[in-house]
Amino acid sequence: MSDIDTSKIIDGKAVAAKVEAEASAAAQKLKDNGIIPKLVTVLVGDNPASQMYVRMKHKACERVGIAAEDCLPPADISEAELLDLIHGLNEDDSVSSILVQLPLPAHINAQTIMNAISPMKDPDGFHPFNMGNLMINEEGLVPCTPKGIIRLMEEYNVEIKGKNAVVVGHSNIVGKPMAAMLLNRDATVSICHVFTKDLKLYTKEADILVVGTGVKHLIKADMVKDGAAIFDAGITTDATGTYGDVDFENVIQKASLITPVPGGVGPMTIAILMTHVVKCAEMIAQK
Ligand SMILES: NC(=O)C1=CN([C@@H]2O[C@H](COP(=O)(O)OP(=O)(O)OC[C@H]3O[C@@H](n4cnc5c(N)ncnc54)[C@H](OP(=O)(O)O)[C@@H]3O)[C@@H](O)[C@H]2O)C=CC1
Ligand SMILES: Nc1nc(=O)c2c([nH]1)NC[C@@H]1CN(c3ccc(C(=O)N[C@@H](CCC(=O)O)C(=O)O)cc3)C=[N+]21
Repeated sequence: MSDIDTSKIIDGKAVAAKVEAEASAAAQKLKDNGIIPKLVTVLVGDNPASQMYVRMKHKACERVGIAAEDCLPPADISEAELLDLIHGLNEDDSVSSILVQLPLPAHINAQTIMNAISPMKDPDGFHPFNMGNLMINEEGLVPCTPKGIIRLMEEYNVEIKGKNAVVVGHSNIVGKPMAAMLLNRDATVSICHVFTKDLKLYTKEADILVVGTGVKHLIKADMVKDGAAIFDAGITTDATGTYGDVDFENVIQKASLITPVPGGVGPMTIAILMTHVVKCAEMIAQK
């Protein structure tokens, strides 16, 4: 580890703390006007990883000064019952934001559930209305992980306009909205995925490389361009530790900037979520 240039490592925790402080100030303004921002998390079943993530979100609410409530339906709740629960939360004026933790059990169609959340109470930005606005460069409530990555780029003065940006992974929550945000900022964007024939051909050309696949150490040093800025959303936890999609120790030698895992993109996702809960409460207040 001694030959690692730590000045290249993006401090996601520090930027997340700054974003949370901004959310906290905005939440305080609302509270001064008698409006209490409140996030309701819906966690179906008892998946331990999901429980951990939801706990992290509740702790962030506490730090920021946002009310948080847990809704814990059992794993065998039917899709219709879950829809009823969401409709109830949509109607409840004390609830500013609804977050249904993913993944959902196989018998429930996740997109059907996302579509049921009021777009004004959608801090994840997964509703088609919010996704559609992102596509036409009207970024309102947008997915938190890619927005957090954009904020990191801003904080570390990574120029986007005119750059070659490569996004690996095209999920609705990471890769696809990431590509749209980079395109909105005038990068030349390539999107790679499991059927990309020669991944290295693309990643080698990337001035900005964003990876979100869940494949441990998919990106090796010989796949990246000298001086690239690299953002790793992937998280794999196994018996030996927590890893990103990027072979960090080797890739950092070539990168100009790189996010670590943990401590990079992850904390930003939660910090941006906090700003979105406040934004939802502001929108409801203006209604
Ligand atoms: N840091 C954070 O805040 C967050 C982290 N995550 C993490 O990010 C990772 C991705 O999550 P998510 O987007 O939900 O996952 P999905 O499984 O929905 O998507 C993974 C994407 O990666 C692509 N992919 C898989 N294997 C390869 C490969 N060998 N080469 C190229 N592309 C590949 C898939 O392509 P295809 O669809 O064609 O198979 C798919 O587009 C996970 O590790 C997850 O834990 C997720 C959300 C937030
Ligand atoms: N409706 C919904 N919205 C989500 O935003 C959502 C979801 N479902 N399902 C699961 C994924 C995953 N996700 C993460 C959030 C924070 C960290 C995070 O803070 N990670 C820390 C700790 C990592 C660790 O130690 O395991 C870090 O990277 O430093 C990671 C992953 C949000 N997701």
